[in-house]
Amino acid sequence: MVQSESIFRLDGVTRRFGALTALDDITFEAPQNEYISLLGPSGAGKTSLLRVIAGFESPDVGRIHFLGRDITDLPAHKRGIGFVFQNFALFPHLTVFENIAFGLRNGIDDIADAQIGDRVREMVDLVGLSGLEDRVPDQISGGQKQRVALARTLVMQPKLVLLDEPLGALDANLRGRMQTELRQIRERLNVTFLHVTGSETEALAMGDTVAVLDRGRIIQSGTPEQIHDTPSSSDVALFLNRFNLFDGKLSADAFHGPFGPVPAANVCQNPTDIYAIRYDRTKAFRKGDTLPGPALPARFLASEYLGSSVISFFETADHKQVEVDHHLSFGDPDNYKVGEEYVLSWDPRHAIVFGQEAAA
Ligand SMILES: Nc1ncnc2c1ncn2[C@@H]1O[C@H](COP(=O)(O)OP(=O)(O)OP(=O)(O)O)[C@@H](O)[C@H]1O
Repeated sequence: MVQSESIFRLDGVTRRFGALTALDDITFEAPQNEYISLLGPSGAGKTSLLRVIAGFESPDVGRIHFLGRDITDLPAHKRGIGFVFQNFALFPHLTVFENIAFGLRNGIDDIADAQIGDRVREMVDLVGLSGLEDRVPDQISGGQKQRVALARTLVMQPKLVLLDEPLGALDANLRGRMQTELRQIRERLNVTFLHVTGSETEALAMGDTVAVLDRGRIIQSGTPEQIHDTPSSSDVALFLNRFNLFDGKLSADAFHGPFGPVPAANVCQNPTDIYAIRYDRTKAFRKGDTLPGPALPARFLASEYLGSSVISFFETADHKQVEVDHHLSFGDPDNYKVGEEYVLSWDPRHAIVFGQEAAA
């Protein structure tokens, strides 16, 4: 496969607000024609990063390149980068058609009415808004507003679209549907989408590339599989919300945790010693069962059905909550009794051990 060149590149970008460093020396290159998810907790700097790329903010230090050109000093309206706001920011008094046409009518280029009509109709079709052209935003649903916001950006034919929590205002059902649609629309137009989200599920489901932002730094980027299977630090593992994390001490080739010493197979450099085992690798056994690895006694609290899997919550003697994710494709889940003691165990080869003493 030919390696695609980057659509944008950030070189040492730093943005400060007074004493606060919102973006801290970010160097990142984004591939063309991909769906990129930018995942991070609240306050990580996700919106700041989008605003700097869009040109609504200037970096204090560093340069921004877009399609091979340094755009750091170029005003936002000359960058040719699209932005979809979380609250959609539609003009309430304009129809769906005129909201979508707005950028074409008021842009730098003088575009004939007939051509504007053609381009708007093409977008209306693409995002599935046919028949709603004459309504105003108050007369359409949240999902339809989201489509207008997207169409209004895409009609300008940007090569890069920045989407700030685009599904945040939608209910869970619609969010799932729009995830698929956003991916399909992007593929049809061959543009790059940079989608900001605080949801690890959304980031992993949507991104061809996922970049994880924490305290103003990109701490890992890769395919969803790489991020999911091999988080590079305990912080990434924590954001993914798919790992049981245990404090302890890594020494020689063993991790000493609340389950005693366990051989450490996959070891990663990290500022603190933490043992990570995925929810779906953790199993609950009855006392006396043969275990695949360490033994961690825990009391069953409750289960939650999530469609394709059942998550069971257990509590250890030191009041730590541990999750067990049983995928229903592996058969029916066990019926645990609330308050009863079980033994949690896993194959230690599936664990990731983060430690100060690991080789960098
Ligand atoms: N204009 C501003 N003035 C001062 N501080 C700001 C400004 N904009 C952002 N910040 C601060 O910069 C940090 C990063 O903010 P940002 O909005 O980029 O985070 P975020 O990851 O998008 O968060 P969220 O998911 O909650 O929207 C925060 O601590 C925020 O308070």
